[in-house]
Amino acid sequence: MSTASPVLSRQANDPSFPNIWQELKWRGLVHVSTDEATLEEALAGDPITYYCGFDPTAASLHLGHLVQLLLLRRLQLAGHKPLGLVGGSTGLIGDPRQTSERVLNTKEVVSEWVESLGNQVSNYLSFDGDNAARMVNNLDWTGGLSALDFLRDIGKHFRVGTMIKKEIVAKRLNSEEGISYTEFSYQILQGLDYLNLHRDYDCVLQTGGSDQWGNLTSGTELVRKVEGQHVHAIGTPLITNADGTKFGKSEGNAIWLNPEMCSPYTFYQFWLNTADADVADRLKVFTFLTRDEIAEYQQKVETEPFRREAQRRLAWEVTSLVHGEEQTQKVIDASAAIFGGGELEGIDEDTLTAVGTELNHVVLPATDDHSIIDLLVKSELVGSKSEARRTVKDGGAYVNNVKITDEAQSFGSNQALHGRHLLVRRGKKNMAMVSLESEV
Ligand SMILES: N[C@@H](Cc1ccc(O)cc1)C(=O)O
Repeated sequence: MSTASPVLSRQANDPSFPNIWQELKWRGLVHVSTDEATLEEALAGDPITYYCGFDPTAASLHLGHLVQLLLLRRLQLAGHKPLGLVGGSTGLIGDPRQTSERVLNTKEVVSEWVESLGNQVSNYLSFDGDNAARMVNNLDWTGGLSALDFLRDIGKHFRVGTMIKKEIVAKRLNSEEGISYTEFSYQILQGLDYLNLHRDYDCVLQTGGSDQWGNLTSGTELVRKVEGQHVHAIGTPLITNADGTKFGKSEGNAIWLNPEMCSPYTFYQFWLNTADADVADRLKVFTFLTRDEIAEYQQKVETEPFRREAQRRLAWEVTSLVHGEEQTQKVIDASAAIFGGGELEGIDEDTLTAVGTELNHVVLPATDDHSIIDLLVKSELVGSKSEARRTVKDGGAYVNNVKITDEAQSFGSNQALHGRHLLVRRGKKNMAMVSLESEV
């Protein structure tokens, strides 16, 4: 994974807004918050310290987290001081989900993920200057806390009546499965984080998804009770598609930020496929383009939607924020070559595999005697051998973008890209990927 921070090349907030709060509201990033007037005043004034936490529940963060990562950076660009928290302790407990109790991961796995997530979060922040970011791990203040101290010193501040009213807890209590004491306690831990960060860093704002509202207010209430201070929280909206389908998944898979878990090609395609009805909203939330620039793209969606300029800009921006500009350009060049009949030799295997998942993809034994006729038939580009022969004769058969005119020509690993992949094409548009089984 690249160590450069592509996000840091994006400069400053949109100067057309009087302050960052107004910009966040315009971007649609505020679904719910603590008292708006004092929050706006705090954000428009001297630098404040704020935080957002990420739990190690997988080896990588995904698109839902990207909203938070970019929000951290937006507030830092406005001059405020970010704390990126990784949940070394909360990841061991598990934030209750709507559906069911979590299966706990081992401590070893959680600590590995703490490290990988910490690296990912760091990529979105600047560690230089007066408002340099800092990374924290909540295991540092909860790891040594005894059960008795926890119950005596922290538990006393929480009313069970309030705790069971939090939306997700209430839902789970009413479900057949119910909720364990472990997950029920989660909100106390997150509340305790806010209290600690308030004490140690004068942290006065926590951000998170709106599904986190119960946990966010658990912290603001604790700080009010214990320290007598009024601190803030912002809950960002759940991102939804205009047609009601789920955002952030491609064929049922989460779009991960780690390129080993979701190739930059798939990532780029995901954004390119954004519906016209959604594209302006996505530009607001996931890019640093200004209000004027987004208005122009909005206009283009209305007047010349077939050009998909807004989608292409969106895909370029978000992919370069996450994977860097160089990688993004590679992906664009690779698709141009693949779909435009160009040279395929230089394309990396991850990209080819990702392209394969979008095409009809067949796996054949790793022998050297696959005839062009077989390739066309087995990849279902033609319906019969005679149709395959006709295709070759008419000059409509291609392997790796090279026209094949000899119907007796056969293919194997020597002709395959990376020794494994044959891109088979019929005519201009119909493509399939044939991969040879890897030899074991
Ligand atoms: N509960 C948050 C993660 C988190 C953990 C600890 C915190 O202090 C803050 C946030 C989530 O699941 O997304």
